Amino acid sequence: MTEYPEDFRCGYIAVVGRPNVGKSTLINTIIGEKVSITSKKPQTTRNRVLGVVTNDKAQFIFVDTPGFQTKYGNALIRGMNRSVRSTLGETDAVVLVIESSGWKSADEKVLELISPQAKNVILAINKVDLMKDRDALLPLMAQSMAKFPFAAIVPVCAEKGKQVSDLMAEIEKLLPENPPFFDPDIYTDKSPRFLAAEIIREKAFRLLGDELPYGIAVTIDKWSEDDKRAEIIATLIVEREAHKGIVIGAQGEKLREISRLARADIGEMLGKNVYLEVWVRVRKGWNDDARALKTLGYE
Ligand SMILES: Nc1nc2c(ncn2[C@@H]2O[C@H](COP(=O)(O)OP(=O)(O)OP(=O)(O)O)[C@@H](O)[C@H]2O)c(=O)[nH]1
Repeated sequence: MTEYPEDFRCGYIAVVGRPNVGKSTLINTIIGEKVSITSKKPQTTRNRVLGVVTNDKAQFIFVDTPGFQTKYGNALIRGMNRSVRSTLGETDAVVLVIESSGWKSADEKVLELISPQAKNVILAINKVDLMKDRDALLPLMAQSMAKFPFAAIVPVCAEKGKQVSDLMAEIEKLLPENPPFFDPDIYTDKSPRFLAAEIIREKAFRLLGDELPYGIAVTIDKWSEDDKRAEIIATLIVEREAHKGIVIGAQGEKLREISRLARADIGEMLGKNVYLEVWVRVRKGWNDDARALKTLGYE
């Protein structure tokens, strides 16, 4: 990987909003078709990486928040909304999208899913091209600010990509200082291997995020599959000896849980049974070592 500056930022971003406000359009405009990852049943996996954008100063990792549903009020959906709430709690920035025509009750419901204390929520007012009266924008922004202490409010036109760079600049401010978690050369790869590595990394991050401040890398060391079954051996690579114990957990409990969750998601993605073995290895300073990053390739 190319050099990155000391104050490089990297973090996770969720784009949320009621149906039809233009979330997919916005995400596609930002990340481009080439990196959007699709899976057979996306709604069953939380926090899947949709795409990664890297510039000179930051890496933006957009994650999915499936189950962000306000249409139906049944118990299942309520349960999913709870999980969405925890997903949002784990992201560094949340972009709430509404339409320029103003707040609807469904938008309010989405806002209710966000913690009122959150300081990392940006409001994107989309479809400004449809506004007949641009002067209505200021009152709408003031009204929005009265509803929630948004970190920023950015009017955009997702379809034409207008002011999307302003939105990115606001998101960037919310991302923590981190080295890039993804090699920009690798994330465009949509191979099952890459996705499997990402699933494992995501599970580790989910279970250990608070304890491990820096990224964890994953290598796929063995991959063999036939029609019915895949056999995968993977390694979680941590930076310090002390981190190894954290990842493994008491009696191996954390690592087992990471493997169990990852195996289920990989199985679902591939549509076959998966045998998954996950090992942990210490690789000092892997974040700084260009050569190491190359061999962490997911090809
Ligand atoms: N005029 C205009 N239309 C837009 C803009 N952005 C999105 N749209 C349109 O709005 C509609 C909904 O866009 P989507 O991106 O599918 O919305 P979504 O929020 O992902 O919808 P769900 O998948 O149902 O949650 C589509 O017809 C888009 O073409 C915009 O900036 N201006």
